[in-house]
Amino acid sequence: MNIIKSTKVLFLYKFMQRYASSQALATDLKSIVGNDNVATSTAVREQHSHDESYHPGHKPDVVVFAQSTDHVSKIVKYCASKRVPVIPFGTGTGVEGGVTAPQGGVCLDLSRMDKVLSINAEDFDCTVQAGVTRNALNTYIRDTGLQFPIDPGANASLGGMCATSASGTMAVRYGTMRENVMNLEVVLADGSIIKTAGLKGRSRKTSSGYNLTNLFVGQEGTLGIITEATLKLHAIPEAVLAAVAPFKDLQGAVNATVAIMQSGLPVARIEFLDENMVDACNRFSKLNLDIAPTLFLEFHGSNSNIEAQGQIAEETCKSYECLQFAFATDVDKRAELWKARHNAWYAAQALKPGSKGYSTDVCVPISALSGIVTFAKDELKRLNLLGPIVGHVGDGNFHVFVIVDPTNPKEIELVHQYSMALAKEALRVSGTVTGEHGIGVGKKKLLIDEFGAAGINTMKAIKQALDPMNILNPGKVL
Ligand SMILES: Cc1cc2c(cc1C)N(C[C@H](O)[C@H](O)[C@H](O)COP(=O)(O)OP(=O)(O)OC[C@H]1O[C@@H](n3cnc4c(N)ncnc43)[C@H](O)[C@@H]1O)c1[nH]c(=O)[nH]c(=O)c1N2
Ligand SMILES: O=C(O)C(=O)Cc1ccccc1
Ligand SMILES: [Mn+2]
Repeated sequence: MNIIKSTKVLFLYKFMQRYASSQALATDLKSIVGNDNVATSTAVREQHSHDESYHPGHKPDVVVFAQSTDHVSKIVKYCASKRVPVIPFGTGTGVEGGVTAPQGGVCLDLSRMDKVLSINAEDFDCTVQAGVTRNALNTYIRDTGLQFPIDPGANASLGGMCATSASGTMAVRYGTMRENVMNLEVVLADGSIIKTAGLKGRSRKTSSGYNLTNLFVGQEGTLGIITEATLKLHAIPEAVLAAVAPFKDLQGAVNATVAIMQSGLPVARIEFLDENMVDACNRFSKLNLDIAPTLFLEFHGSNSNIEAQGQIAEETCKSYECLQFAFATDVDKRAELWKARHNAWYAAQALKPGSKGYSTDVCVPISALSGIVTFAKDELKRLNLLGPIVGHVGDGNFHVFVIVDPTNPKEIELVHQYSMALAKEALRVSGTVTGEHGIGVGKKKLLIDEFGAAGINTMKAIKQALDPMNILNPGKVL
């Protein structure tokens, strides 16, 4: 009885202590960025405690909404002086638990830094603040005839997309964030501000010094806070043609993809959906597709060459026994198709109400794709798991959306084993454990398998040099 009482008292004491220090933290932060930019309510902290994944959330002590690079610099400097963790937050659509605050601290929300700073249409580039979302940028530049084509299904912030090295359905044609970021403004762990490609740099190529830009792309907020990004833009194509091709079997669809890629056809999108995924999309997005392993394709070109591109793809798919090859030229039909594809994650989760999706994200050399997709499917069957498959297969990247009951620890453990086995198979065939989602909290062990001790130690040395007190998104990546 006494033990229970004293445990309760201790808990209450710890709670009061934390509460008091959170209040003091909030007061100090308000004096730096103003009352309106600091939130301590449970609702706001809860909203910032998790991303879109199954990873358990942890609330930060305080949420700060930065309005400027100067705010970010001052906040980080203050947090460094108090050794308080700083966790950057874009739109919270990540899927590897990157925004959780397992050690508490300050969640630095960049969504109010939402200005497009410059558009250089003649140079095909732009500079934006980190909180601008990809849809907002595309709306802003619509009249210039240019687009920013990197499209994770969610309307993510461009800072978050830089931080995770995001890609999506169009990376096969336009590259990932790594190829499309020209320069970054970054606030370091001591509050200092750098430009990763020179103070004004936006040249198409450079041999100048170390490649700091690509050090900060994919660092998931562990090395610095991205406050501005200079990005490449691309011409909106004169002509667009989409197509849907269901196949007799999975191997046919994957082998057709490999053949299309090896032929050098500049396909703009080539997405694979297995029969379970097509079924889920039909239900969720009210489509009426044949339930079969299917490719969604898109071609970008001129009025004079678009049909030829489609025809080559059609012939290739037919030689791999596709059941039909239906073109979609109509703008609305195409939009419906890609909206359904972008909602695949929600469609998969809707198959079992109350379930959560467990994400996998392996990427392999294209020649290894067919083998590993078969492996993924066979293992699902062996373990009796439901896992629709979807993939940016032109890049050798695919996801198994394993559907789990989040309250069933046995099922979670089984899925975890499945995901580990799939990632290890990807490494065996010279691939990577994450093509586009990042390491976050869930794939830290796999990162060691991917890089080995010497590789990880190099990363740790970089982290130590740039963030010696480990205040930037602690517990993530390494
Ligand atoms: C339905 C759906 C569909 C997809 C995806 C999600 C969902 C919900 N994603 C994943 C996600 O959209 C992608 O990881 C985004 O880049 C995350 O951007 P947020 O702004 O939401 O970052 P979010 O706020 O989730 O943060 C992600 C990580 O980056 C850090 N971070 C955020 N902003 C930062 C900044 N300014 N400076 C430093 N660090 C920062 C965070 O600390 C965290 O570690 C995805 N992804 C993909 O690549 N391809 C895809 O196809 C899809 N598809
Ligand atoms: O649909 C996709 O291509 C994604 O990347 C979304 C996603 C979301 C969560 C886990 C795996 C994939
Ligand atoms: Mn994806």
